[in-house]
Amino acid sequence: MKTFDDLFAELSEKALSRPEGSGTVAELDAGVHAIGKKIVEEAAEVWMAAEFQTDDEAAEEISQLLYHVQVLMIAKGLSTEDVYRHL
Ligand SMILES: N=c1c2ncn([C@@H]3O[C@H](COP(=O)(O)OP(=O)(O)OP(=O)(O)O)[C@@H](O)[C@H]3O)c2ncn1[C@@H]1O[C@H](COP(=O)(O)O)[C@@H](O)[C@H]1O
Repeated sequence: MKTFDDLFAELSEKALSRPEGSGTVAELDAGVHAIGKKIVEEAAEVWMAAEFQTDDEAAEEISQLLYHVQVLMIAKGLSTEDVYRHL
C-alpha cells in the first residue's frame, strides 16, 4: 500500500523526469493558482463525503486532497520535512 511519503517521492521524481501523459506534470505546469483552486475543490468534496457519503468514499476524497496538497508542495519546492517540522 502506498504511503504519503511513497507518493511524495513518486511525484517528486515525475516533476523531474516529466513523463508524457502525467497528470502531475500537467498540474504543475498549470501553476500554484490552479493547484490551489483544486485543493479548495477537493477539500469541499472531503467535507461533503464526510457528512453525506460512505466512510470509503470519504477516505477516497481525502486521498485526492492529499495528492493535490503534495503537488502544491512540489510546486513550491517544499519538502516533507519543511511541513513535518510544524506538526
Ligand atoms: N493519487 C493520485 C491522484 N489523486 C487525485 N488525482 C487527480 O485528481 C483528480 C481528482 O478527481 P476528481 O474526481 O475530483 O476529478 P475531476 O474533478 O473530474 O478531475 P479533473 O477534471 O480535474 O481531472 C483526478 O482526476 C486525478 O487527476 C490523482 N492523480 C494522480 N495520483 C497518483 O499520482 C501518481 C502520478 O500520477 P501521474 O502524474 O498522473 O502519472 C500515480 O501514482 C497516481 O496514482
